[in-house]
Amino acid sequence: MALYSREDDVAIIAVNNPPMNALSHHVRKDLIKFLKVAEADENVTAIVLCGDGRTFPVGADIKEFHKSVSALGPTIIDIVHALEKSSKPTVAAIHGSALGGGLELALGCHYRIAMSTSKVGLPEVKLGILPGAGGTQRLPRVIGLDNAMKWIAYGHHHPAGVGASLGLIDRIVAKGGDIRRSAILFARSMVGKGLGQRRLSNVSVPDASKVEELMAKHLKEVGLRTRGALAPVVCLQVIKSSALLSYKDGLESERQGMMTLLASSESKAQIYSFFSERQVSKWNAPGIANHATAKPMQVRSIAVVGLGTMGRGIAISSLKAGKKTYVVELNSKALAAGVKYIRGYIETMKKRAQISEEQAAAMQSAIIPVSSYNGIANVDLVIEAVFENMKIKKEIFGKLDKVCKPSTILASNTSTLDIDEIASATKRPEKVAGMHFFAPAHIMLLLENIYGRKSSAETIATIMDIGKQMKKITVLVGNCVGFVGNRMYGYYTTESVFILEEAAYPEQVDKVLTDYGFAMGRFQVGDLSGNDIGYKIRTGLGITHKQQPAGTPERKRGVLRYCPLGDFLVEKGRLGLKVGKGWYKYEGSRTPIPDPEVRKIIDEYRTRHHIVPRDISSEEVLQRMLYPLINEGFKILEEGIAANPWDIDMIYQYGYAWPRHTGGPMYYAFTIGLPQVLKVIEEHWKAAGASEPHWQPSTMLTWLVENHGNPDISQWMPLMQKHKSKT
Ligand SMILES: CC(C)(COP(=O)(O)OP(=O)(O)OC[C@H]1O[C@@H](n2cnc3c(N)ncnc32)[C@H](O)[C@@H]1OP(=O)(O)O)[C@@H](O)C(=O)NCCC(=O)NCCSC(=O)CC(=O)CCCCCCCCCCCCC(=O)O
Ligand SMILES: NC(=O)C1=CN([C@@H]2O[C@H](COP(=O)(O)OP(=O)(O)OC[C@H]3O[C@@H](n4cnc5c(N)ncnc54)[C@H](O)[C@@H]3O)[C@@H](O)[C@H]2O)C=CC1
Repeated sequence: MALYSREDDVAIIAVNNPPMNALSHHVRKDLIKFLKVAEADENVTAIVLCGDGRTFPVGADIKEFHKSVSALGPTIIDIVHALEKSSKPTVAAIHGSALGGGLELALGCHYRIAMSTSKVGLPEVKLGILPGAGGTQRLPRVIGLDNAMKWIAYGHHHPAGVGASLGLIDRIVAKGGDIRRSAILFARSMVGKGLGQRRLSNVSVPDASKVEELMAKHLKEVGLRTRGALAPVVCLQVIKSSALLSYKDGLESERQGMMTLLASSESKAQIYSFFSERQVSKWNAPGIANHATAKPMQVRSIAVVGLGTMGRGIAISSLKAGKKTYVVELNSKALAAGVKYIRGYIETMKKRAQISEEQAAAMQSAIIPVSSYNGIANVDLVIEAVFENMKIKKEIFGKLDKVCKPSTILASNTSTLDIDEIASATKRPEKVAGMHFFAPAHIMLLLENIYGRKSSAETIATIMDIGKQMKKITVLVGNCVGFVGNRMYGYYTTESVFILEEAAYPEQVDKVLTDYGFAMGRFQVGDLSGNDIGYKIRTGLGITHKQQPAGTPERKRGVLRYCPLGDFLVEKGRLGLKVGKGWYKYEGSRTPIPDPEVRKIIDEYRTRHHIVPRDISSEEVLQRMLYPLINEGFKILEEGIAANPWDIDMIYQYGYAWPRHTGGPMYYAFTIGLPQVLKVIEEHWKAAGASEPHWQPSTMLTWLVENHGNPDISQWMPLMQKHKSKT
């Protein structure tokens, strides 16, 4: 609802719809009603619009989208026009955030004042839509086309100070000031000043003459940054109309653009992503605990053991979260190198103004270098990040168990190893868990937390809470080889080399993936992270080309199909970007260049095995890359390793850069239709049989299709649970 009050001659209309003052239908009804009351009251000379509680309205009510109520009048644009038409000065008093429809309301007001700490923006593009309440037409009239294109096509939130420098905010109220009081005084001072040019629909776009040039520039940029997404392009096209058409016709163009986007699968996927991102924090470890009941332990200090690629990033994340951070290497040279890196990185963040001087100083003084486990006896949480080797990890956990106080939680950053086996090296398995960060750990937003068979409710709650304190998208999963992310990814890489064998070169496979929306294809990613990583894993499994006794068929490992092309590359020193050659060559830059030498390796291999390369469609490449991964996702759900499909989707969006506008692998399967996905998987399974077990259809997928066709993704788990409880 909204509340109406008077302070002498100024009417105050305050949106009151916790937690975020979203502009739900009942709020919109109140706003129009109270604007009429204020307009009719001759004792009112000015009107202040504000938000109660945490914030100014942050936009339309996203829960209403794709429901008929979202279009029910009064709409946000009706309110924008009522605010603008008012004969009395209307002032938006912004604290917290004014986003989306919230900022559009503020753009309907004649004036805007804001707390210095507040944020403003039109982030609708991140929901796969556009600012549909006049924002595409009104923002360019204030901050110019160039800025409006940037703001709307990327949807960032901007500090109010930036808004003020562009003329969007008329006055800034310093931190600690009273925004409502300031707005009342400001509104009163504007009475009788004339509102003509303050009504944005009356003014023209300042840099309209540059429209074609700006359009070309921004279309090129969004093409690169938000590959394959429709909304940024439609946003730009609609903003363009603000420079070419009348306000009224521009609004019609905005309405049509909105209709196109609302009907797209992209907006549904983005809205799903918005809620999924929040849903994952409501974790559940069946039979052990859930977010509502379990209480985290207070963690004041964290020790990071191993300061290689991962440990350094984890230590920086710990310092950023304000923790006293012990950094451990047994070898003094390695310790010094790790500490130097961490200290240098903090200074770089300071130079780039990503943190303040005080924060940098606090982080520097919270680093405690240690070269023996005894030095970390009293820490609250240890995160181990040493080599991926079970024997070494068990040894370390055994020692930590002896040294650390009984309440210390011991976590491993292993990317594949069995958490229960690691826990078995201690006498405190209830205090052991996995915290799988992604490289680089201080940049990547994903944290995949793993609970073991014996992890306690408190341990799980604590690692989830630490993820939140580190500002990570933290997803809880069960224990299995590779957990969720890497277990699924394994089949993506397996199938990719089979495609090379049969039909395509790396750049052709990668192009299909980047056209789909990935920033990089599978082979470019391989080169970036190092082809030796996969090679080490295959070596651990004893399956690389080099490890086979003479006479072993190159393309078989037991009954399983195998392709050694990745092994050949590593054995020829083509480790990837770090050495300037891998699946591609790199000539002094990070740009991958298709390499005739790689083609030669593939061609010779094909000739040796009498493989005649065939034409392959982009559709087949995409299906073969994505469907085995999706199939494995269903197996993971079936086994209870992930509690919900959106947990998997968030892991993929934030850990593997899966294009957000398709929702993630599981949501993408729903968009395609489960029957169609299953049909393709079954065809491959029939053709390949037991030699390619990743095509064996998941029982859950098969059951869902046979019994429910393509049920809504929110229903997959409830339907399965109901079915299981009956059988
Ligand atoms: C604001 C935030 C940055 C705060 O973050 P944080 O503090 O981290 O809190 P959260 O955990 O994110 O949020 C807490 C809680 O609030 C929920 N929530 C947040 N925002 C919204 C919202 N806008 N709606 C609903 N619920 C919201 C959130 O889910 C949490 O709850 P929980 O899930 O239960 O835990 C951050 O919250 C944030 O970024 N919020 C979103 C901001 C945003 O994206 N705003 C834009 C919204 S879209 C918009 O405004 C669209 C418009 O421009 C208006 C156009 C209206 C068009 C409607 C369709 C009409 C169809 C036209 C038909 C025409 C017919 C014809 O004429 O032909
Ligand atoms: N590199 C990556 O992309 C990712 C790696 N991981 C996992 O993180 C862990 C670490 O991997 P990286 O950082 O890549 O390895 P790394 O080889 O870069 O670093 C390992 C570090 O551990 C140190 N170390 C070894 N034994 C030690 C001991 N007993 N005590 C203290 N320090 C010791 C080494 O000196 C080295 O600095 C592995 O389990 C790996 O699987 C997880 C996610 C991503």
